[in-house]
Amino acid sequence: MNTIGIVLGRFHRREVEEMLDEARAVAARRQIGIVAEVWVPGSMEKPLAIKRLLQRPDVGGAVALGIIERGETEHGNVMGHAVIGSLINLQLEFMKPVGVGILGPGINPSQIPPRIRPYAAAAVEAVAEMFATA
Ligand SMILES: Nc1c(NC[C@H](O)[C@H](O)[C@H](O)CO)[nH]c(=O)[nH]c1=O
Ligand SMILES: CC(=O)[C@@H](O)COP(=O)(O)O
Repeated sequence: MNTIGIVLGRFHRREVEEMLDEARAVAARRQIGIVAEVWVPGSMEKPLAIKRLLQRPDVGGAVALGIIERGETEHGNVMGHAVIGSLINLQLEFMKPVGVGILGPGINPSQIPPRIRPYAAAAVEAVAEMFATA
């Protein structure tokens, strides 16, 4: 069975718990085992948590779930670029798929609800497809 670890951002805990619910459902449908669910303070901490998971021989891939909201400064945009770039680089470093289910950066509160489940599902589906095409 293919396996994944999921890293979750606590900065938007309630919404990310719903994302996790969707990710669990899609993983079950795609017969992917979830061997770890790791909560971190926010998106800045996701690359390190993902790398720790990818180093594990029992982890075939990973999923990152969270939200980068719109603030008054460019902090979110800078974070989004850095974090997503790091996650892509980790895929290539370990040759293991990483599904990125991070809303934003710069997302407004009204834009979040309709994206919660679709982004979580797409992240797991992407890893499932990358497993299948490996
Ligand atoms: N504003 C958001 C954050 N900020 C927190 C950072 O991710 C990080 O935990 C902090 O800078 C300490 O290192 N995180 C999100 O995931 N989403 C946000 O909108
Ligand atoms: C995405 C964020 O980090 C955000 O909460 C920061 O808000 P601000 O840009 O107003 O400092």
